[in-house]
Amino acid sequence: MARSNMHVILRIEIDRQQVTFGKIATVVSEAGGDMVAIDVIKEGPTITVRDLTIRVNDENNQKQIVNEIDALPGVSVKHVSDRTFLVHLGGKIEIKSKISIDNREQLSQVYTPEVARVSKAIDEDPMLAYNLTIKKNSVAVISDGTAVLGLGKIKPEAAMPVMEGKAMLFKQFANINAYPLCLDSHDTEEIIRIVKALSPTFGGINLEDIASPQCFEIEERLKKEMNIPVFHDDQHGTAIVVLAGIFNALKLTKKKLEECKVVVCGIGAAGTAITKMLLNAGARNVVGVDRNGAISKKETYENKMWNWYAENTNPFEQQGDLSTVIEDADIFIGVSSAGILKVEDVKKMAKEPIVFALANPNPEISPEDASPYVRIMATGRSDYPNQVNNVLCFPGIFSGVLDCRATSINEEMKLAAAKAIASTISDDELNEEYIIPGVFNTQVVPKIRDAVIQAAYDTGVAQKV
Ligand SMILES: NC(=O)C1=CN([C@@H]2O[C@H](COP(=O)(O)OP(=O)(O)OC[C@H]3O[C@@H](n4cnc5c(N)ncnc54)[C@H](O)[C@@H]3O)[C@@H](O)[C@H]2O)C=CC1
Ligand SMILES: CC(=O)C(=O)O
Ligand SMILES: [Mg+2]
Repeated sequence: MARSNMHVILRIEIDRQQVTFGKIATVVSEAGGDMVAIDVIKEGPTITVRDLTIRVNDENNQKQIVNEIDALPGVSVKHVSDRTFLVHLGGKIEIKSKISIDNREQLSQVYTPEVARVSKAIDEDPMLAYNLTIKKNSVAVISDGTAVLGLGKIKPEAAMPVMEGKAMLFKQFANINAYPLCLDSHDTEEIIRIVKALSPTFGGINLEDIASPQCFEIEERLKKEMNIPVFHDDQHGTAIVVLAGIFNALKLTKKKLEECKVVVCGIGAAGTAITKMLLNAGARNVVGVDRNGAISKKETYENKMWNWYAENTNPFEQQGDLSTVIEDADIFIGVSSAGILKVEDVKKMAKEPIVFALANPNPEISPEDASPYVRIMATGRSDYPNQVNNVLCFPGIFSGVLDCRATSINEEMKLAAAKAIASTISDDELNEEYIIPGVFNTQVVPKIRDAVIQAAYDTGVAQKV
């Protein structure tokens, strides 16, 4: 695995008569920590207080280092704080006013009584909400906490840091106001009712980390019953970025998608949407694998989506587990869970294999293990090359749909977004470690936005004239 980015800050009190700082540094280093900063907090004749910032490998390593330092004679650990937790203190986002209220006139304009005239105007023509409220540039990021990253089902409160993070990405990359809304409900009908009731406030709905198969019904129903775009990011955002990466990876291996065998592992929200986009882009031999093995027409499933999947994939009706169906695959796409693809499996793939191991936070196989045997390797993580992550898509796609007031996001718009992402890498730049642009590439959002707006007009879903 790549070097950890986990840092801990220890406030320690040192009695210089009993211990040297060098001794403390040795303990840290011998335990595998990396001391990256030292701040002197208080200096006395014998007692000194310092903050040590230490990069640790993981939570166990952190505990070990804290215990070993605390056990040194003359050292007392006063406080332990984690840099990542510090970043989350008080939440990561806030709402700010665009104008300040400094006198009575301003007060009566932004609030009562003058605001009533604006409300009456919108009441007569609700489309004015796009001009006179935040709706035009606002997206709700809605989760019920049932499939958060690779953590699975967690409490809605616990999903908030992830949704706040998504909101930050919307703001930073596309200047969109995104509101994290975590719902204390797992009832499909109730979630649909709540989201519909929220629609007057927002220009678009980004569903996030809602488990399959409920996510399919929730999104389908909302799309039918609402006139603002609804986008389940884990399905479509992921699928768009995967397709962009596959387009560029295939340019390097000089294989045609139509002729490739693609194994998708984890037929949940992301896996289903990835498969649909691959099929629409021309793939003919996609085999989906979940916990009980390959999905095939030979079986009937309780999960309705899997019955659709069985009908539309796996043309040779392969059965068996991942290790069996991976044989001769040109492409592996994992959106399941950590560590389930083995080196032996990768060795069975066709020549010049492409492996996208996208489970978060830990991939289906580590790049260190897979790289010697694959031509192209991608993960969902930011600490390796080729980060295939839906963050590359959702700011740009929402920027496009909000700008042209699209009523929905259709297949043409999604394909346009995938091609736009792929096109940010020129043929000269394209190489095994650069098949997908980085998150901070400033071309990505405008390219997606322009392509999506064009596709929205071409397909008649843009409302802005
Ligand atoms: N890199 C990226 O941009 C994204 C990555 N992901 C990651 O993909 C994974 C799945 O996400 P979702 O589709 O939203 O979740 P989901 O809960 O809808 O689907 C996960 C599917 O994987 C299957 N699965 C889990 N462990 C498995 C195993 N050992 N073998 C075979 N199948 C297995 C589950 O049965 C389920 O059908 C998560 O780790 C998530 O973090 C999801 C969305 C975006
Ligand atoms: C990236 C993302 O949305 C996920 O892992 O769920
Ligand atoms: Mg997600």
